[in-house]
Amino acid sequence: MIKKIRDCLSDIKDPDLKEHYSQLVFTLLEKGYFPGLAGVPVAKSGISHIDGEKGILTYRGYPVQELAEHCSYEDVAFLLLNGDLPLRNEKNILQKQFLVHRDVDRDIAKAVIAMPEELHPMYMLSASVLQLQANDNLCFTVDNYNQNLFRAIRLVAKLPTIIGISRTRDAEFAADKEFDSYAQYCLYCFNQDLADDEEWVDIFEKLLILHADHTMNNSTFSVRAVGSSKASIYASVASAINSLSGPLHGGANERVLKMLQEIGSPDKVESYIGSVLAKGEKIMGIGHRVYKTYDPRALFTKNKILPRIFAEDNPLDIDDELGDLYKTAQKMERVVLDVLSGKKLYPNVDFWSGLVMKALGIEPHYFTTVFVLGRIMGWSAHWVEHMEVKNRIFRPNQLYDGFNDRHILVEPEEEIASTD
Ligand SMILES: CC(=O)SCCNC(=O)CCNC(=O)[C@H](O)C(C)(C)COP(=O)(O)OP(=O)(O)OC[C@H]1O[C@@H](n2cnc3c(N)ncnc32)[C@H](O)[C@@H]1OP(=O)(O)O
Ligand SMILES: O=C([O-])CC(=O)C(=O)O
Repeated sequence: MIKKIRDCLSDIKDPDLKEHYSQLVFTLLEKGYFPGLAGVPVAKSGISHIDGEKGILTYRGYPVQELAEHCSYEDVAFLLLNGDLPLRNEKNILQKQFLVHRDVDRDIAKAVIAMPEELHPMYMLSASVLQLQANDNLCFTVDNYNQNLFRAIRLVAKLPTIIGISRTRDAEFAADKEFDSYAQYCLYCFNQDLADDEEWVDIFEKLLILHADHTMNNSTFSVRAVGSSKASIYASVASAINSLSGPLHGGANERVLKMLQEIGSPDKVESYIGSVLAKGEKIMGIGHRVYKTYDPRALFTKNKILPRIFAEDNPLDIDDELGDLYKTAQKMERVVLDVLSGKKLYPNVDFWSGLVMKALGIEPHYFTTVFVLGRIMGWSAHWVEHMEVKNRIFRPNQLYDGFNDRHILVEPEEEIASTD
């Protein structure tokens, strides 16, 4: 067997792949399992690709920066779902579909309003996505590609509405309003004042595109794992939203802003980082399972989006508090690069995005729902793709380290009777 493994490894020509599989074999032999499934391929997919050493992310072969620079949300959604960028009329149709299908049923709107205001928006959202199933009584019929695509489009369309209703506590918050694009509608759901300003809509749209897909991350894995049981798109996406809420995943964006506020000013950054590291804790917005260099989305946000917001001569209205948070983040980035880049720890997508969302007037506890509006493109594409593959239910194994056989001690009946 060992010889067979050695032969298989020596047959691999690509040196990176060879190193990767050798590492997997080593981990399995050393530990007996794969902690965090690190590096373990669980599916084949043509949707996105990452080169973590070089800091490259592509959607269907296109670099994410080019898509963010030149494309609309509709272009990228079409690309992820269908495999190619749309022709003009295909894009127009998708844009219309997103806007036409945005309304949610009155009962669902009522249910959203009835949820406690203290409920975190991510859990409000996952609970509401499950309710969308009520309008799709064929949801367990998942083998029709066109029907699945249509389901995905309807779901993408309705997410911002749920968020808008939850924020405003008003089912009619966008009634009779016309929108030019999905991104504009989404921004309206968070901030009605900025949604008429093309500059802010463009910034918001770029943020959504940067978040659209990211290979087999924790939430996309959830979509695939739940979907592999042939559960509905609603069940799969609800589980992905729950996964994304975690502080080690998308929930980090909300916490980065809190962290910057807690630090208070650039001169306190070093002592903050020192004390977090001394306690063995993680710095939010830093580190990544796959990137061993600067995350390209974080770089794009830092170099292409934030300067538009914070430029000295910019026409955008930014308050002093936000300007100070930006300076603290800039200092933090410098210190992190100094202290942690040796360990290949760099800012990830969540490090800078909160500053953009704050500038967009979005409340921090809603930050991760913005991430959802981007990532829903990828989740839906993965769900649709998964329904097309020769599926095997996800069912990994475990290393059992519990008790050996134990048995219930049953006392003989006479003894029980005599003690009564
Ligand atoms: C959208 C996204 O999901 S992007 C990620 C968002 N999450 C965050 O920003 C939270 C902070 N970061 C983290 O918790 C991690 O870096 C993760 C979850 C992103 C990746 O985790 P893993 O790949 O499992 O890395 P792991 O936790 O094993 O860390 C490897 C080493 O780097 C250190 N490390 C990793 N992230 C950080 C961090 N943010 N701050 C300080 N040290 C860190 C670990 O302590 C560990 O050090 P050690 O080898 O000396 O023990
Ligand atoms: O890929 C990951 O592990 C986390 C993620 O979703 C992202 O960075 O966008």
